[in-house]
Amino acid sequence: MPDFKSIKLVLEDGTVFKGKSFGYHKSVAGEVVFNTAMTGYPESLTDPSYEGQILVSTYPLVGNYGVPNKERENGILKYFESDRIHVKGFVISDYSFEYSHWNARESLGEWLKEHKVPGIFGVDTRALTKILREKGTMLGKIETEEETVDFFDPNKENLVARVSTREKKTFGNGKYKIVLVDTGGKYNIIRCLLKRDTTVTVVPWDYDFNNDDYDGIMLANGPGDPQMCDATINNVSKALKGDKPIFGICLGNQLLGTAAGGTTYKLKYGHRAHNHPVIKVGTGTCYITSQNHGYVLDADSLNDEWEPLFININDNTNEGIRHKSKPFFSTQFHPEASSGPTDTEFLFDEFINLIKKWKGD
Ligand SMILES: NC(=O)CC[C@H](N)C(=O)O
Repeated sequence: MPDFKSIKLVLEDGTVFKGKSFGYHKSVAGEVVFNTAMTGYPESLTDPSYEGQILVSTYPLVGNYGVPNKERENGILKYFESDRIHVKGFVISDYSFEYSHWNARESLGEWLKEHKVPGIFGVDTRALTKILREKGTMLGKIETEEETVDFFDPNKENLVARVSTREKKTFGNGKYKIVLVDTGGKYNIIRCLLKRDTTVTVVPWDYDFNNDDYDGIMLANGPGDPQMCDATINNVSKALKGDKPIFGICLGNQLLGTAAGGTTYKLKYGHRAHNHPVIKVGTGTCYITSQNHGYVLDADSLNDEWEPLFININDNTNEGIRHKSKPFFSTQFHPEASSGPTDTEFLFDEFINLIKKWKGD
């Protein structure tokens, strides 16, 4: 085994985990969050919602299937969720020094180095996760022996402005015109829309789309505290006066709820996994969903024009809302999955059906 440099993870409560460096060897600070999924590191690491966060994988074997090729389809990378790694650092237990997969082009360590993102292995990530579950999400830093850094809270910054597109971009050439408000949206939201006869115009987070020619609004996922997105919230409030269909995902659920007059709060340690069970309100139907969020909408804060659509069975928190008479709905989980179970992808069909109804098709 090659010689790996020493590096450590330090939590704000003083806990230290020593390990070895397998990514870019530098020190970074951020918010430490854990994900309990068994697969999906290429997708998670490039999910813009992780901007500013140090990600911990509870599943112990990581890197064994390498990192996929950088082929593009419809102008976007086919196997990643954005063009770069967004996590501040990656904390794992057992790094696979060898990888094997039909589509692998490089190792996880090589990819992290290319993007200048540190990785630490040799950490008991389950013991670490127990601490985060008991004390709640904490700030932390990955520190080399050569360089010290201060703790840093990414949620005090407007992370959405950092990850959003700077200019309007159009994808596809389908019948239904969708405005996708890019608060840090994952590429699979675009892919899921393009599969359904759409033209997707991706616009910056603070762009006022209300006077544009479109058939439906897609509110994407994104990093940080939803209350930082004042411009998006204002634009969505205006759209709520009209009756064109709106579909929100994750941050999109929180922004739709806030635009409707509701409030959000931070969970103790968030939902980040492939197996969160949610129940559709008013039915006995449960779906297993992919999730990645730290904040949540307080459904009780909404007025009676709105109703909860899904509820998390583990902790009874809100997993989606809908307007009682207009075609507006959203989910806290990720129907586009990537990575994760695709059981709820049908919600994209429901969005298109609302658009067809609105257009009289
Ligand atoms: N994936 C997301 O859209 C996350 C939304 C928000 N940043 C949260 O952590 O709750």
